[in-house]
Amino acid sequence: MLELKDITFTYIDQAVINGLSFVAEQGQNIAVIGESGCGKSTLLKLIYGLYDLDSGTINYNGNPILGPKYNLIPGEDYIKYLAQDFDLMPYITVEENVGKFLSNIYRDKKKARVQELLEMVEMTEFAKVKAQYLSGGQQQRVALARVLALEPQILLLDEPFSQIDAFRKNALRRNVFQYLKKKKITCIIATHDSTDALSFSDETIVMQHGKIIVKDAPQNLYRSPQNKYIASLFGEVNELELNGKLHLVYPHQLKLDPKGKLKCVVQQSYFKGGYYLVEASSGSQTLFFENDTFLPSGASIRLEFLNKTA
Ligand SMILES: Nc1ncnc2c1ncn2[C@@H]1O[C@H](COP(=O)(O)OP(=O)(O)OP(=O)(O)O)[C@@H](O)[C@H]1O
Repeated sequence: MLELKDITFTYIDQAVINGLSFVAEQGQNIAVIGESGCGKSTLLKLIYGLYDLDSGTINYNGNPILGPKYNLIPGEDYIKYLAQDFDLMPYITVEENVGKFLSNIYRDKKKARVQELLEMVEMTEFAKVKAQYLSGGQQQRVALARVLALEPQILLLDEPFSQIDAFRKNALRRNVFQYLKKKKITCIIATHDSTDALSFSDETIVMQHGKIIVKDAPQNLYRSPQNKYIASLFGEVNELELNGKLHLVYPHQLKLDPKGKLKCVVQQSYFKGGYYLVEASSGSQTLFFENDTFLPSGASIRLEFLNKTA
């Protein structure tokens, strides 16, 4: 069990992490989401032991994780951290990078392990290519394979799929998260991509100003967001006053209906593949809703609120 108790950390003068506590059980996948600069990367670095805490404690199975003041070489063997800058060795090949931390004693075993990891990240054909000749997304995939090579007990991922093309991203995510579950590796993933949180996390932490404002199952966070900040991390959201009460309403919860209560004028229709995201104005309010077909700008319409979240 990974346990953070009331941790505080300051880079220069202002606390970036501000009295933060949470527990991750072994094998849990926890997504950390929140606006840019709220402290997600710093949190991962603190868990890895890259900095000394101002106060509070981080323990893994009862043992403290300590910063550079107490640990000459930061980072514990059982934790791997994938930073946003990948940290690959440019002049050695993809397979050498992936196998860098694996022992050379059992060469066949090492070869098989590297092969398995390259298959998982779909980089087998680049095995002999030097890392310096890879694209950003390819480097990211190799870096992912490398942090998995030694089967850490805790994996800290900072935006691990940010440079991967949409074509590969979904398959890669499924491969990686299934692998982590199978091996019971605890994963903390800092992300801006709501799919990482919604589809793959057991629990999602929402951060703001260096604090956790909520930690819950992603289904609960999405269906009953406490405020607009939380809801908007999952995409577009409308604030709608109905019967004197303010509701947070996702675009798919508003439907075109000639008898609907909300009178609107269409501003823009954005093609989204399977549907259009339509921007409309209702008095001084801007609303977004989903519609199967294109609606021309200036069209007068009516919308009805569907009280369902899924
Ligand atoms: N090395 C540093 N020295 C001083 N301040 C820093 C340093 N690294 C980060 N900060 C500041 O700490 C705050 C939190 O940064 P952090 O990178 O943890 O945020 P984040 O939530 O991961 O952001 P993003 O989503 O943009 O990656 C920011 O205000 C940032 O400017």
